[in-house]
Amino acid sequence: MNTVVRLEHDFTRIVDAIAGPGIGLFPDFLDADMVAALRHDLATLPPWELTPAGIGREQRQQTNEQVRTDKTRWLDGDTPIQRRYLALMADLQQQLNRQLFMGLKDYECHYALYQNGDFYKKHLDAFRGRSNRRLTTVLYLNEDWQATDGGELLIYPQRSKTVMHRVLPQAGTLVCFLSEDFPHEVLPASRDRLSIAGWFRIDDPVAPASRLQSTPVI
Ligand SMILES: O=C(O)CCC(=O)C(=O)O
Ligand SMILES: [Fe+2]
Repeated sequence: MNTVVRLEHDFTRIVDAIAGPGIGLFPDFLDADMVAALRHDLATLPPWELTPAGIGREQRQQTNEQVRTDKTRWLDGDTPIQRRYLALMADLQQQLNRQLFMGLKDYECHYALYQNGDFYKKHLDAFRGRSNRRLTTVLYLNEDWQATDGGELLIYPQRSKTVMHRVLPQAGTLVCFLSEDFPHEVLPASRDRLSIAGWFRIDDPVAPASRLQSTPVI
């Protein structure tokens, strides 16, 4: 008799990072096959489905080319690999809720394409009490990314101009941070830069982040 064993992704390091500094960088979070399938899924989208990204409040989005110039497309689970990625993030959501009581209700994410010279100026993904975005994830899909290609994600502490992390958008790397706490920006690249940016959301946008607890569930 065949027994189907479902290998659980190990989210321990992510849970510990969010409970601790509130941010973590995870090279090789995703295996090469899955990254390649996601990259192919994005690369084969009809070009008109990638549209100039919005800024501002979730509901009243505007485009502003002075702030960001990338193009995006929401993942809606219309291909098997999108469903696999969304299922993985649903597992992560469950772990974060079980262990940190974060009260995350759902996850939304989009493919993003930054072409030669595209950028996203320094910003926060959420403002305290004004957004239900609680936790940001960014997964990179770029093979053989070199430092000379540019396109780094720069992450800053809240009240400082000193760069805290400088992340190359290499295939399989995941970045995860509390959306209200870390200003960040995307520098221009000299080649296409592909990623999936996503946000775990809570129901109640006025719930204080201090509700976060780090008591593990036994
Ligand atoms: O692609 C990245 O490195 C970050 C993207 C980002 O900051 C965003 O979409 O809000
Ligand atoms: Fe962002």
